[in-house]
Amino acid sequence: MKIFTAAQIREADAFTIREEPVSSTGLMERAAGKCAAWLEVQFAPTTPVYIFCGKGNNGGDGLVIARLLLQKGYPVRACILQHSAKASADHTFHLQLLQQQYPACLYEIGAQGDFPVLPAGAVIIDAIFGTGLNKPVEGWMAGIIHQINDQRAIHPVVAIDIPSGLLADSSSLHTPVIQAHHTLSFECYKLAFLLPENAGFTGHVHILPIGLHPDYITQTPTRYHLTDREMIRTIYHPRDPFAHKGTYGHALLIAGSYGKMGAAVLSAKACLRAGVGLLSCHVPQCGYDIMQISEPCAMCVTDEGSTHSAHFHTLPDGATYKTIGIGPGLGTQTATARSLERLLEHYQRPMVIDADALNLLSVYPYLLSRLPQGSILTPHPKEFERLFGTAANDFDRLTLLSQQAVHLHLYILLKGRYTAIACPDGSLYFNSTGNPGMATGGSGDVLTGILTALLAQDYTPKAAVILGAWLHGYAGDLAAEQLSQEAMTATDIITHLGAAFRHVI
Ligand SMILES: NC(=O)C1=CN([C@@H]2O[C@H](COP(=O)(O)OP(=O)(O)OC[C@H]3O[C@@H](n4cnc5c(N)ncnc54)[C@H](OP(=O)(O)O)[C@@H]3O)[C@@H](O)[C@H]2O)[C@@H](O)CC1
Ligand SMILES: [K+]
Repeated sequence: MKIFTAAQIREADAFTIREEPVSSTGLMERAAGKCAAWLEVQFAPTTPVYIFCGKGNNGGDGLVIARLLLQKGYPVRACILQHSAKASADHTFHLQLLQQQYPACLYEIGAQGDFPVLPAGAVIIDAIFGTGLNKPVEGWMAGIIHQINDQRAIHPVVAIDIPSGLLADSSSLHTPVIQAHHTLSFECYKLAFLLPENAGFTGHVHILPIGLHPDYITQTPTRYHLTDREMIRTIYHPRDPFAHKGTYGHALLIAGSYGKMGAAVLSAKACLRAGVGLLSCHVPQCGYDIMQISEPCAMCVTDEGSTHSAHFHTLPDGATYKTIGIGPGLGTQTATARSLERLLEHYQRPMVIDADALNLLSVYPYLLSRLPQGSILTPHPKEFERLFGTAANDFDRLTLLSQQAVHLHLYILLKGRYTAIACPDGSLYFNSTGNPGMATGGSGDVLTGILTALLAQDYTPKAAVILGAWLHGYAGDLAAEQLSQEAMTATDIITHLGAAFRHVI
């Protein structure tokens, strides 16, 4: 699914009005109709509905919702916030309709003291500002936003299109924003919804299709995408009926150290469950028995080091190993770093770099530019910060992420609720699967195994990272469904990988 900027959404709006054709007021009627239908399912007709309307088109949506719910018998109060002397044309049109049909429902707010006393059980609809917000909200309008937020413990708050005060494409950090329980957003996600700093504002996001013109949606290029099952299906390729174990590549996993062999085992198991043809694991001597006993499907190569690997540079060459996954439980010894440096002198295929291998790169940053082009880095936010520095807010972090991916010709996957995948071509994909149950030890090791397996099977790095993140998250969702987010472990993600693959097919 494409993620459009506020400016592109305005263009889509204008394009639809011109090409469908539909009148501007008609499109508003359609959008608000979807919201009213959603509200009717959620709330009984006896529910008092307080709709706070700004003077732009978001407020216009609110006025149409008011009329439609009044027609269904809901007790509605439309509170118009007089933040500006002028109103948009569509707002004015729908206000006149409401004035003619239901004049008693209208109520004006021109100061913070005008905030109405809400009856028990009332639902608050936030139609103050939408994608037309052009600066932080200040003064008495900020006061109204705070008053609505003060009510959220007792009254449900539903935001129309976007919580008021939230900018769609840049940071709203430290500014007043509505904290909604639900956001009914038109046609597509806004970038702001996907970033952790805004987690407290949208509540549950419901995307309501309003029939924006399909030609605009398909033809307009965007930098940001949210992965969905349709996209994943176009990436996945089924296996060849004449395949043999050589068809799907021989991968090498360099992982594990004394006390952290579990990370290597989890990675290996995930790699095998994600379809690799052959897997060799390079482990220190202390890990040999552990690996051989835990995973008989993998071959095992031991390092000269007893507790840490430091001699893996001598082994791999591009002819033997299709790809390498390196990092889980590896440790950050200086000798390990030296071995990584020497490995990079001759191994040139895209690799997967995670965990301690990322920590080594942050200590020896000159190695970053020596990584094979197209390699995949999988940092969590702290690892990212150690590698590339801090950012003032999540939008700036996204810019930094993308700049580094382009500059270094790497795929950088930044873990989070919506894992962000930055590509060397400047595009950015947010992963839509996964849940907080996956924020547990070993989850990242599983991802490394999956990505390594997909690279070994000749998926391009871009396809591997998008498909791998999706499968990892989806397997985690299935595990949580069966076991609960609390009880699931990284092992359960591996157990559910098969079902995740079946869901794609
Ligand atoms: N695109 C679609 O598909 C469809 C879109 N639709 C709807 O249209 C919405 C976008 O509407 P919009 O463009 O009229 O902008 P909106 O958010 O109502 O705000 C503009 C008003 O706010 C004011 N204002 C701004 N910032 C301010 C501030 N900080 N503090 C105070 N005032 C501030 C600004 O004042 P001005 O800057 O002009 O003085 C102006 O009065 C969109 O979110 C969706 O709900 C649907 O109806 C149909 C399909
Ligand atoms: K809103």
